[in-house]
Amino acid sequence: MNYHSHQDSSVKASFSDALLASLAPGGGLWMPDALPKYSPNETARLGAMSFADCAAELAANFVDEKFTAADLKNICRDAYNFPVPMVTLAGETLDPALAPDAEDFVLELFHGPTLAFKDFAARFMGRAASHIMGKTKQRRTILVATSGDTGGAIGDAFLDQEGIKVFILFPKGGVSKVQEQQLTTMGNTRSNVKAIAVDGSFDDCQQLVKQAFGNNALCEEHDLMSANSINVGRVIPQSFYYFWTSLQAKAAYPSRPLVYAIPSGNLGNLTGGLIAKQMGAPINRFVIGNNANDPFVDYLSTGEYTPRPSVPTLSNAMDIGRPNNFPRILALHGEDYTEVTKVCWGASFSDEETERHIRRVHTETGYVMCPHTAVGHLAMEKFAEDVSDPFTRITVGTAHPAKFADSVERILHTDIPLPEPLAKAMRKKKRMHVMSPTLDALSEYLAKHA
Ligand SMILES: N[C@@H](CCOP(=O)(O)O)C(=O)O
Repeated sequence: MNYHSHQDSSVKASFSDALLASLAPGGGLWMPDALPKYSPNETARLGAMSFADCAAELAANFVDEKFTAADLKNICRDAYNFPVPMVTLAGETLDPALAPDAEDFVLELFHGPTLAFKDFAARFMGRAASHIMGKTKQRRTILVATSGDTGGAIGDAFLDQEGIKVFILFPKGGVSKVQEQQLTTMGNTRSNVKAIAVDGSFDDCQQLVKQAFGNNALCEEHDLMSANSINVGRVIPQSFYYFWTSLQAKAAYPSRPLVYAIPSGNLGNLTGGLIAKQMGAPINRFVIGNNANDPFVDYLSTGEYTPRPSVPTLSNAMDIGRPNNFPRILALHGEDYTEVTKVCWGASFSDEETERHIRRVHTETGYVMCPHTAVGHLAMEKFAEDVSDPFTRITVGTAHPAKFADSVERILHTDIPLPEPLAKAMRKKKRMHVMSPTLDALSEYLAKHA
């Protein structure tokens, strides 16, 4: 598979080069030249595999000759050593024998080490990068902007990796207490992962990373690499779980259409889903949930795309005013608004509505949702209002509620026990550099620490 820049299809790269370069020359996003298309027979074979083995088979379509099938199997089996459950709010698993009428599932993508869906892509990317760099003594400096979850997953995936330094840029005061603790306590004082609290919003962090990539001297001096979803090596693995879980859901409830609801910010997760659908995953529609930062939902209803400064909300990981993957979504649909709306439907929700939903779901079922998952679930409920026939609903559970314990405990008036990885992070001393959102400040810091 080769990749081309979304700005100029004559600018090409292999998977390995696209992953390490992160952005195409001129700042374009790498796009796969063509997507593989699986027939129903082939999808049935993939659906019968474990998630890790299915991911390895899918990955084989996207890489280059540096990877053998055995390499990919090892990478995926090592990366995906945690469950990928789909459960009803009452706790039933996806099993038509046990729950014949169940329609409403949460796909819990938060059972990896940092308790967010980002682990799926970060762990594949970390292992793939290490495989590409091999024993070549290459070095890379990763810059990753985070509104809460990506930074932790990337830090964890690249922790102690030879030749790699990771700088996590997060908005000071703009992530949850638990997320901040997680981001600022990776490894020890000599760790290759460092946290930078930027005096600004997530958009400022993302802008700073892009400015750094636009600066040739800085790129060359530090061998910069991005681990955000602007990197195609982050987006491709985000298609694997849509592909595999849709096959499980369809096998369980074959006669019903299948709809996924995705709480969305930078739109990398949706891009993964759209890629899976174009590869033949049996998904009928995507429902997009936004918080008050809703340029994509606005685009879906008006056809006008207007990025804007982000505002802080309860679902902070989605506080993004200029979603990075918008151009990829357009490119996947021939730059045609009507084609996008055939596949995507969206709605946005205020913090009050999100809080009320978390409370209602908990009172009615006992299920505790993180604020992001709640936005996705609200969007799914709204979408369902106009659908009369039964369909299987899968809301993507993006993060464990304990990552937002401060707000979820306040909303539910109940203790949210911290899973051990978070409890461990809470016991550690935070280390971070506080910085103004300027390229000069970043260059100065990199000069000392990269
Ligand atoms: N929501 C993200 C923001 C960065 O998004 P990415 O998918 O481009 O890495 C976060 O939690 O950090």
